Amino acid sequence: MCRAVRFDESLERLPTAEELALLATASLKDEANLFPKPGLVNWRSSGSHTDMTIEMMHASVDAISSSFKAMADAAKKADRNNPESLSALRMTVGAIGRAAEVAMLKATGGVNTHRGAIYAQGLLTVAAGLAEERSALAAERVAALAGHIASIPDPGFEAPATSHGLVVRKRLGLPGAREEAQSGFEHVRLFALPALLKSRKAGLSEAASQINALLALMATLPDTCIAHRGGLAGLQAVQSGAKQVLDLGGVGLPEGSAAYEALCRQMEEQKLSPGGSADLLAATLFLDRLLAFWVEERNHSLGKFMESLELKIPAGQPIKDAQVQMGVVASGDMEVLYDGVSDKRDLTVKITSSVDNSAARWSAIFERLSVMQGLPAGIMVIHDFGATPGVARIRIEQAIEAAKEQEA
Ligand SMILES: CC(C)(COP(=O)(O)OP(=O)(O)OC[C@H]1O[C@@H](n2cnc3c(N)ncnc32)[C@H](O)[C@@H]1O)[C@@H](O)C(=O)NCCC(=O)NCCS
Ligand SMILES: Nc1ncnc2c1ncn2[C@@H]1O[C@H](COP(=O)(O)OP(=O)(O)OP(=O)(O)O)[C@@H](O)[C@H]1O
Repeated sequence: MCRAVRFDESLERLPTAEELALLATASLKDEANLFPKPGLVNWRSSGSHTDMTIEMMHASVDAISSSFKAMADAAKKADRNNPESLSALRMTVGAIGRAAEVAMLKATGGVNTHRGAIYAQGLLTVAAGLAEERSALAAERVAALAGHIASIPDPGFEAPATSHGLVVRKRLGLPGAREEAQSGFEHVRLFALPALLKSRKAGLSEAASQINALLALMATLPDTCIAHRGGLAGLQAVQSGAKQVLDLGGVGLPEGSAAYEALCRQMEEQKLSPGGSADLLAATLFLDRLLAFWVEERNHSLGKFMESLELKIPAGQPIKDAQVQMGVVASGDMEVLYDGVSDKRDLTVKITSSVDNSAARWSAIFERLSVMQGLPAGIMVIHDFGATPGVARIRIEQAIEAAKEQEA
């Protein structure tokens, strides 16, 4: 993927508070949607969670998005070179973070869908609101600044009587979300972001690149969500399982992919879920999007204002048990994911596009495909980065063909 760094920083503007909140919420939704994921909620299954669904994850993100905007607004009014201003900011965002937790619990009927994510993403949003750098090094600096803010005492914080993280710390002496934040998100900087960028550079799909970044976190992070359910033995098994997949070349290679599928199955059987790693994957995607904001070419081609659309099209039988991915996330191209899971007779198409006002264009493409060859029921997810209608049609047809081959 092309990453040209613009050197005349004065020409570039900084993201607004609204844009930062959009980047934060888009990163959380991307993390939730990513599949297959071990034990985590995704758009195909609820993994090892009996009390969460993908719809609940999305509702939760929508409920907390205004909190990210409020945090970024507060950061933009603060002076990063003035310790008193930073202490006041720490108190303000602590209060906003706690209010976000209340909003999350209200939206989910009491389920903790994003506690760790509110904390990590909140701190990073605040740091990005304070940051003035626009260069390729900015992600590092934003993470370090977030670590600094996390280390400032918050007098408004009342420690809960207990939490999963506190139980794990007491029983096993492991660090958790706070220590990770205070380190300047070192697992994100040292492992996840490099894994994401390296996978993309090797030509892997966006989904595969994100999975490799998740694995880089799972292999190294003391994830208190895993340790709470599985103890030290569970955590060690997950870490070595993730490391094994990476040693086999990650999900970009057949052996790595097979080992990943086995790890996903094993974690679901053991009811383990890497919630902390998932939060940090979203944090990684947020920093990556910030990088993209500052990089002119990607800024133009991928766009900050990705349009989201959903179409429902009458369809035939689903292509049972098929699960395919076609195309690449690159300028002029698009990625299509098809999943044959459905008990209905329609195809749900979820499109994220860098092209504005594209609803009519997509409706026309799908109408034509429906008339010409019929469409299978199921779910189709499209990440479009300016593909022409011709390329779009080919990718969709390829995905359907590949799904039929899987079924056969
Ligand atoms: C620090 C938080 C996450 C509480 O942590 P604690 O470990 O006590 O609680 P709990 O187990 O409920 O949640 C921790 C969550 O962090 C994530 N996590 C787990 N392990 C890790 C890890 N090693 N690194 C990063 N995140 C992790 C998981 O999603 C987990 O669910 C947070 O709720 C908090 O203190 N909020 C106060 C409000 C605040 O200050 N906000 C400011 C910025 S928004
Ligand atoms: N896709 C995801 N699926 C599940 N959890 C996620 C996902 N993304 C992030 N998380 C994080 O995982 C955390 C789940 O935390 P929690 O410690 O309550 O785990 P739990 O194992 O579901 O709890 P319980 O054992 O009570 O069901 C959330 O705070 C959230 O930030």
